Amino acid sequence: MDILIKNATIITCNAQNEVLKGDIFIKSGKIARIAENIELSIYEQATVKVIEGKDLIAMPGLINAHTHCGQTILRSFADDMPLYEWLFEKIFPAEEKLTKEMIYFSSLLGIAEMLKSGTTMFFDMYFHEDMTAKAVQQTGIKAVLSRGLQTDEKEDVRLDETKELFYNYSSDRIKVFFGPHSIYTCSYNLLEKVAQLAQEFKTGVMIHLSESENEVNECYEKYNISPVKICSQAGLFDTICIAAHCVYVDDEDIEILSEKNVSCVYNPTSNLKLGNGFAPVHNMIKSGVNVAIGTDSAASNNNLNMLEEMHIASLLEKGIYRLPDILNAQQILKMATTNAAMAAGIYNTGILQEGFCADIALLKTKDFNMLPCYNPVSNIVYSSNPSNVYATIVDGQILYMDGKLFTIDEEALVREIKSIEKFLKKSV
Ligand SMILES: CSC[C@H]1O[C@@H](n2cnc3c(O)ncnc32)[C@H](O)[C@@H]1O
Ligand SMILES: [Zn+2]
Repeated sequence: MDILIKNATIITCNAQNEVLKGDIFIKSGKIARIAENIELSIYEQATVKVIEGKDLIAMPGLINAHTHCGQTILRSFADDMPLYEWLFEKIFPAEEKLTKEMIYFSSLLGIAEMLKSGTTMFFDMYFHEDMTAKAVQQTGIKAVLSRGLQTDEKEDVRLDETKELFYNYSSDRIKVFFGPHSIYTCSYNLLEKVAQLAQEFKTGVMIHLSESENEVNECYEKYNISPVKICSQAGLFDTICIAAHCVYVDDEDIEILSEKNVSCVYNPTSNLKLGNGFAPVHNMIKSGVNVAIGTDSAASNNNLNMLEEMHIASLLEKGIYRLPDILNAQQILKMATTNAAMAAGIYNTGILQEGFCADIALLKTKDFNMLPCYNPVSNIVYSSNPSNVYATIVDGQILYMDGKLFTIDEEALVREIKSIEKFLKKSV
């Protein structure tokens, strides 16, 4: 269905950071026109859905540049411990119990939360990733998906699953990347193999990189160089590369990330919650590194709310550097939209511009926490929450509007999640 959004406040996130007041005409999934007082033909008046936008902000849909959607079922399963204890003693053992069906419903749960908080695309790394892909197809959200890769007896099985994911699910709305988990769970040979395969498949890679001090110290002990240099030497930076975290990176590492056009994903809440500290995002941006924002999983955040993540992302860096003017609201919003799209080599979304995909979040401006509004971008980054989201639109399809999801049976999903929770409480 084509849509005409009338009289909205339009945050474009374009190069000029334009904020307009006017109409957005969406035709066949694309932004056909942005102008004042768009008139519909008689035929269009009968077929186009009109949304009165005088009390709405239209902005590019948010892009969660790093998460593990299938892990949403482990929200609050393991908290208040450091990364390695969390991962090796709690999460990995629990994940052994997760079935394909559980990952499917867990993915639906994560997607439901993301749609309700204005997210239109997410970048993901997990296992049974075909189940996440199935949930993405069913719900209409967009995703860059990867099957997490590690070095063990199932290394080749995971690589084959990645290729199957690539052949079976690649589409306009789904891109498939290779997903080496990290340099501490992947051998150097596997990293090299993944770099070659990514080139062969003409796709990208995503990896957890320099997330913890442990990771970096162990890397120096094993290889005598940093995780960033290991990835560079293995060839991972010779294709599109999305590096999640980049917390413990030094100036030489940052120079390499910039020179090799590696995109970093800043996951402030996860980095703080797991006690890993904070990424030197301000320094990376100054050095020309493209930085996006991610929530990581609901098991290390514990939500998938990109509105909150933007707020924390900005305040943390301001506080750490004691520079209140860095990572300003407009910059943060671009990190959570167009920067993320570019990180994945996607250039037709992330900006509200004619010809771009109609991936749009509509936020209410008359809620108390959004009043008054001297600066709509500030209100989005520093004041908004998911209750302000009126609608989430992907490729011109309304997936969520006025409290209702159109592609997910919420009551059935809650029943399934409660049943899985009951099983896991007994068996893990
Ligand atoms: C092999 S699939 C992906 C794998 O990554 C795990 N994971 C989730 N969050 C993090 C994190 O912050 N650092 C490292 N690994 C993480 C997840 O549990 C899966 O096992
Ligand atoms: Zn992660």
